[in-house]
Amino acid sequence: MPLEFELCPGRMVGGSNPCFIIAEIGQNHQGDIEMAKKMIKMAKDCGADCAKFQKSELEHKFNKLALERPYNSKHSWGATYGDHKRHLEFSHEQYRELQKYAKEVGIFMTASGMDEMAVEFLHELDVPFFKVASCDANNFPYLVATAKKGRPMVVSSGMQSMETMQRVYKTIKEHNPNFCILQCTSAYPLDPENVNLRVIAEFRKKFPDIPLGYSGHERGIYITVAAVGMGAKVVERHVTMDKKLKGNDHEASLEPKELAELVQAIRLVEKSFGSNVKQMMPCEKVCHDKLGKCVVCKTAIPAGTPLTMDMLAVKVGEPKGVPPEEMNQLVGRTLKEDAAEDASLTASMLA
Ligand SMILES: CC(=O)N[C@H](C=O)[C@@H](O)[C@H](O)[C@H](O)COP(=O)(O)O
Ligand SMILES: C=C(OP(=O)(O)O)C(=O)O
Repeated sequence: MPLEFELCPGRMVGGSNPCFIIAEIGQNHQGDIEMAKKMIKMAKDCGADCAKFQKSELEHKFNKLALERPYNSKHSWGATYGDHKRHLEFSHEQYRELQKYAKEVGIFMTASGMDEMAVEFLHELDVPFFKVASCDANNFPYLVATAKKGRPMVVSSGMQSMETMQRVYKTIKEHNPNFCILQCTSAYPLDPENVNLRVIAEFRKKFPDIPLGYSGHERGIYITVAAVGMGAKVVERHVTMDKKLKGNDHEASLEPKELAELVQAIRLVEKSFGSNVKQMMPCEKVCHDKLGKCVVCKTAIPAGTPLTMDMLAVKVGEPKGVPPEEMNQLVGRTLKEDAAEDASLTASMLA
């Protein structure tokens, strides 16, 4: 089973493909479509691969009492959680407008379907892939219905156990080979000690044939760059125009400058992954010529004397002599000519 697949038209993920960077606009648009468009453009300008939203059909995501519960947080946009969420939710028509705009700008756009009805809508909208938010990772009827639609999936793992994620992997696999799983801890903002990047390595053992990734809610960019170092092939970060804005996610989000820096840092780190062949690189010649060590004569050695280890030393020598790693093989050999103390011992001096 390949470790890579086409997540968006023409864009492979996994293997040695560049990490796919999702700018999660989420609900940081404040319910304002013009702000949402600005954020799509910003994601593109910063070099992200994809702009993402969260689509809910609120009566399907929440039960009545959950919608009616008071939401007194400083981040609230309404008296009840339902009013708050309604303020932040874009209509189908608005999604079409955003999709059209993202196409014009030239960036992939998708959303997390936060309930099965939302997934139905996103399927109709023809998004390139489905994002499964952490809160639906253990929603098995949803996972089966979503996987069966046949679009690639990016599945987050916040609030879940390894056992649940193993079941997620098995369940999706039965219906859809093209998915990846992201390590995620669902706290906003997330403290470094709760990130657990080592889970990526555990996922690698348990899920050897799918790309893995990271969905981060920490402050700053370093941890996400480290996740790429640990093998994340898809990363997702919330983005904002201003971290001080009202809303639960802004503080854990990246402002444009940081997003651009994250993209740059990831691309730089990816370049540095290079080759797994350990050898002296052509670019190291200058250093080697100047500081590479070689075998020199510790004492004066008359021609014909069998060499012993205590006649030899290792120094930066001029000219460059026999490499130190071949020193053992010199024992017992003789020289064609007399060698002075401290002279480099070159191959051409050997009898
Ligand atoms: C788990 C999950 O869905 N998390 C999402 C993605 O990370 C968040 O964006 C939430 O929608 C957000 O934090 C909710 O904030 P409030 O409750 O103020 O609308
Ligand atoms: C909640 C979401 O993502 P995550 O669980 O990866 O933070 C989401 O995609 O809406």
